[in-house]
Amino acid sequence: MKTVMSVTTRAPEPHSAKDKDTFAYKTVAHRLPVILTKAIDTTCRRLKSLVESGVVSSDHRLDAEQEMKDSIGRMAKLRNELQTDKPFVELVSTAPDVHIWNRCLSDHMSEFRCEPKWFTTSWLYAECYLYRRVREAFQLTQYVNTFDPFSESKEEALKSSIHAIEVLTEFMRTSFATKDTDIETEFTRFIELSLWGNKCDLSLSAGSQTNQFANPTQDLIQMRDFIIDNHTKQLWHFVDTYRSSSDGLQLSLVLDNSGFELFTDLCLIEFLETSGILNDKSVVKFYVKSMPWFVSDVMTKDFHWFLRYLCDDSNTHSSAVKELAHKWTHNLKTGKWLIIDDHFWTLPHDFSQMKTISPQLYHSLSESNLIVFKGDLNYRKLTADLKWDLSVPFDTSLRGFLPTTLCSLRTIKADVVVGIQDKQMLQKIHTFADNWRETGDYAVIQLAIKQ
Ligand SMILES: O=P(O)(O)OC[C@H]1O[C@](O)(CO)[C@@H](O)[C@@H]1O
Ligand SMILES: [Mn+2]
Repeated sequence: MKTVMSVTTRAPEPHSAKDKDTFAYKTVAHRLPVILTKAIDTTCRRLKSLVESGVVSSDHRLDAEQEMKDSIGRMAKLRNELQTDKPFVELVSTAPDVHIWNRCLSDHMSEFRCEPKWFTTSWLYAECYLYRRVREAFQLTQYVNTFDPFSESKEEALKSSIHAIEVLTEFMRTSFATKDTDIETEFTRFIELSLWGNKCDLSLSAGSQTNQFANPTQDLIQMRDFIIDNHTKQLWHFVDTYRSSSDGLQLSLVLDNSGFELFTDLCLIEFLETSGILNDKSVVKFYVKSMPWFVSDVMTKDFHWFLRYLCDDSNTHSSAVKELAHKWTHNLKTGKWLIIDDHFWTLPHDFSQMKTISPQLYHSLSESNLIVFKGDLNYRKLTADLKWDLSVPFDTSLRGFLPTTLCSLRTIKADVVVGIQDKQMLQKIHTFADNWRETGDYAVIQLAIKQ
């Protein structure tokens, strides 16, 4: 009789700023203080125009100005805590997620017998905690409670990408009208557009604006070699079955960044509708953040602002862009598209903990046939941001999280990468520049199928 040995594989440690040669360290030591300083500067600048920009009525001008100053003080204190590696402290507002955050703190104390600190705890926890504390800086106020210190940069990013948006609109119009390529090739293009749209987040550039496509068809072909694990073919086979089904695909899109990336995501949806993969019975659920997050992540109000801006007749962009934006606004009005926010996305937990922490969200996701996770942070949360070997299968790194079939479209902007099983690719990676995981130049399209 054969004895089967069960090999218990222990999950690796999380990435952390304690490793000085990692992007985690660079981020905590250098990038996060810059992001905080920019948030403080923006808040200082906006302080005097709160009434003019409609944030508060003139009756409350003085109180609101004082509250903005208090919030600036809280962010400056946070920056000092970060730079001097102080222990994390409890959140103090009465928001519904606070007890979960404070439980993380006490769980950490029980497990490690010390408070978490910026340079020794996991990078994922530290970075999420920073954005949660920025939110708290405003949450403790009465008149400027909803102030988003990143909204200006999100809006500027969209305005500065209008030319690229025009180019993509034209690209989409011609590809739908001419049908010069087969449908799988078209699908691949729109998946890749949405993928590379993720290269343009503002947290990577600490809030500076980034470049977009000039010639989509050519650019996409050139960039294909930079996708180091690519499951687009399998993804196509999966979605293609819905073209002939009367039910239509039920799709969840876990969004990442506002602005240009959101535009590329909506172009992908537009393609899925035009090709019949999404039909009249399909509902697309867009999951967004419920607070300002990682500088450029989309919130419900950003999504609406984005559509209002693109619809606005007083802006000079083309009528084709405006028509698209009107159509998309209509999709939201009719309920064909739903925007859903949930505080789980702005907790420090990885996704394997979703079923326990936010069972309703897990259930909502499991009602879809496919979940598309956009971007780097979602990838870090799928894989728990652990120090996995490059060759560990994507499915293994999910550690049981599979509400339904899911895929990740991610440009690589952080240390964790899994699923590289091709030996040649592993060799090739050794020839990449040392900082290849930090630039967003490389990407993965990875799929996990629920049987
Ligand atoms: O918008 P994305 O793709 O999630 O990128 C955010 C990523 O950028 C970073 O700030 C690094 O550049 C990471 O901390 C984070 O994972
Ligand atoms: Mn983001």
